[in-house]
Amino acid sequence: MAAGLVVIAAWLLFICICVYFGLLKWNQIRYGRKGLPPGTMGLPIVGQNTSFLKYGPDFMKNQRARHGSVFKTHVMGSPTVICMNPELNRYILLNEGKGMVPGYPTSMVDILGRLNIAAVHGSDHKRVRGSLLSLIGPPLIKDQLFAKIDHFMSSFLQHWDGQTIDIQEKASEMAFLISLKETMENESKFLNESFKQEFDKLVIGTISLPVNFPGTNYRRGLEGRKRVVTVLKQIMKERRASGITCNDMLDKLLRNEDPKYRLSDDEIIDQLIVILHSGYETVSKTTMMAIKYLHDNPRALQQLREEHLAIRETKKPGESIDWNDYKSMTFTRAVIIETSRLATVVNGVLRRTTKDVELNGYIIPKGWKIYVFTGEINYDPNLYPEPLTFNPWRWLDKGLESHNYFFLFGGGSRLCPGKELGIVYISMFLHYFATRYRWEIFGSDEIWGLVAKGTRATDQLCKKVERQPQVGIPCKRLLDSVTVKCGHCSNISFLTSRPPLQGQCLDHHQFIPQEKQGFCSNTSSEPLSPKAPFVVKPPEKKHRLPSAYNRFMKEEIQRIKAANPEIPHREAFSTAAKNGFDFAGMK
Ligand code: HEM
Repeated sequence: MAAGLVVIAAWLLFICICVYFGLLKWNQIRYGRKGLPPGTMGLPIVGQNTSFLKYGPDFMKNQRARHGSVFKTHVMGSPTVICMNPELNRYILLNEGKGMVPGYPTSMVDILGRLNIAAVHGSDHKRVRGSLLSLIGPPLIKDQLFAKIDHFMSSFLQHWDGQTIDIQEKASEMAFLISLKETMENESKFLNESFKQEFDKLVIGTISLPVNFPGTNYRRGLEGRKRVVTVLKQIMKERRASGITCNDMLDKLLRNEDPKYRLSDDEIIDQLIVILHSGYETVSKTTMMAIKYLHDNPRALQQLREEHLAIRETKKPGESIDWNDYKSMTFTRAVIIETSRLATVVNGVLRRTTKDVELNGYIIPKGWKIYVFTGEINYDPNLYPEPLTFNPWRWLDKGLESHNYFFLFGGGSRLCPGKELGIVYISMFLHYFATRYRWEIFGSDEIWGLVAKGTRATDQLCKKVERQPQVGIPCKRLLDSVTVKCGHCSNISFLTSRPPLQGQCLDHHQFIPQEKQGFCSNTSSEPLSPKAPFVVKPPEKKHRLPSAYNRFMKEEIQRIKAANPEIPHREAFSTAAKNGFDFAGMK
């Protein structure tokens, strides 16, 4: 009996193995045309999706090690060629006309709209792009948008003193609100939080599997789009009925009479959505990561501050800054570009073949996707010596931003039309952030990560960041926070992570002891922000106070208490701190 069961189990196992390898072969045979690049197609339908989504750039590297820099696979529901060859990537980006048009996933096209600029090509693309460039290109930024951006950033970055700021949340809010203001200035004041919530659903839906069931992100994204479209239609109707002129993008789109660039109502709606969407994650991620890198690189921060303080010196308090001031922010621009490079805000772009296309001797069949993976170029030591170092100075060499493999903002006829506008947003944010505040990041080595907002993209980044503790912003999900009041300046509160509760008050350079007492005896010599937004840092190794100092403090406190047993611990600590430990002698 037992022997019989073993034989049956062995047979079942054998059949399973055969089916598995049969399925693997099936995909391989199905896509086994002659002339295709090497590569593995995985299982039918799912292909290699799981590894692709789970391992991201590591998946690419593994496949490249096996098959070379151009290989085939089956991901995101499509047979796909992944191209990691810089020369070839450049060729693809510059030759859309040879049958390699944008090929974004179904979910993205369905939710951003079938008429959105990234979904159309040929003459429609030219018309829509021309129309968008006249709305967001440098001449318009200079003459019309800049003053509004300055006003927005100045008031957005007010009253952060003494607060704990979740920088991811703020950066994302900034990116959304400024785009909303530029697209529909008057209505942006009345579009409340629920509009942003619907838009957030739409954004999450664009990176979901196109499964239209209740509860899926795709379904939620479609519903989000429906509500957003309803609001936009209503606004357009009211604008037409009122006849009032507004100085914003929607007004310009509605009044555009130039037949070369005129758009239908449905086209206008899709472009408004794409403008709000394109600058959202890109601008917010770059802003957030720039702050992180500046925090980790005091020399860069110092230089950036000097650049902005020099501008402020030419102004009266509260005076706005202008386009010429922005043009003088050369180091800030370098910081932004270096951040985009090092953080690889955009990994690559997707294309779809509209006919059989020859690439490097391979024939890519009609209807296949091409993933132009540009992220790796960012770490090429030939282009960027010491590529893992944050080095904004490298971009002060003017030529670098126009080298042949600069794809941070795409390339060819799809080069990001919002590039300059995005850089202006981030520069202005940094201007007010760096001239008004000092800041400190909280989180220990284990909990560095991003505050996850629930989008798959940020979740993935969060995981990546957790594995590489040197890059990232605290993952609030994982933080247990405790508020500690400074004993002297009671208006400052500290947010810190779980034990031990110690850190340094940046304003008063004062050690906060374990028992949650805060002190301030010194005044800051720093001329900037009177109160740091948040100040406590858990004792990471590199920031831990020297143990000699701790020993000194312990002994001093004991000595003071022995001489005066009535003295409260706080006072003993404060006196000990004043007694002058020789930090200069410490190495
Ligand atoms: C730091 C910020 C930004 C980055 C890194 C970025 C990056 C990119 C990249 C890589 C592409 C090329 C996509 C492709 O080839 O398929 C692109 C296209 C595009 N971007 Fe941006 N972008 C940024 C900001 C913005 C902003 C602020 C806007 C709008 C106000 C914007 C609007 C667009 C549009 C409409 C396209 C499609 C262009 C076309 O298909 O012709 N972007 N962007």
